[in-house]
Amino acid sequence: MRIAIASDHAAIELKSILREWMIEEGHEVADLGPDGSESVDYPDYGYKLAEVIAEGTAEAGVALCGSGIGISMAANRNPAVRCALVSEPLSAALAREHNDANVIAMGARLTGRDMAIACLEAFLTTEFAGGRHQRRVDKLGTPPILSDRIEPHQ
Ligand SMILES: O=C(CO)[C@H](O)[C@H](O)[C@H](O)COP(=O)(O)O
Repeated sequence: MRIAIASDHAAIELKSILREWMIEEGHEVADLGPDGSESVDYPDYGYKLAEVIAEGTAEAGVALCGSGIGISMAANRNPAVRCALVSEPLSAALAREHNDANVIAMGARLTGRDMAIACLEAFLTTEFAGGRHQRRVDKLGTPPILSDRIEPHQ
């Protein structure tokens, strides 16, 4: 699979670990940076990752920062992205199975190496289930105005 990975300064080390793990697993990985440990701003890298997903250069993305929160918020500003912030493998699998997430986000200051690899593996090996979940994912693509938001339960 073609996968892009990006982080901020807080997740440089985890980015290298996950990049190497994905290469060992046979994936084609584009590291969008940063390359050094200088302080950078997570929105810049979240937007960069989202662009690569939106243009189709990568099929999936990995977004990392200190908590995972900021870079997941940034990536999700792009309508082509469904980024899930996770800290354990069941959520990573459900993000694929139910939400067809195309980007996984994790926090390098909160999630250790082995847990991060377990989350990433679950994310990359779980298929979207489709069916009723497709309808819900489709609705994520077209947010209604607030007054129309709640449809009658079926
Ligand atoms: O977690 C983050 C954003 O949600 C970032 O990676 C940073 O950890 C956070 O913004 C703190 O920044 P700092 O400059 O490393 O103190």
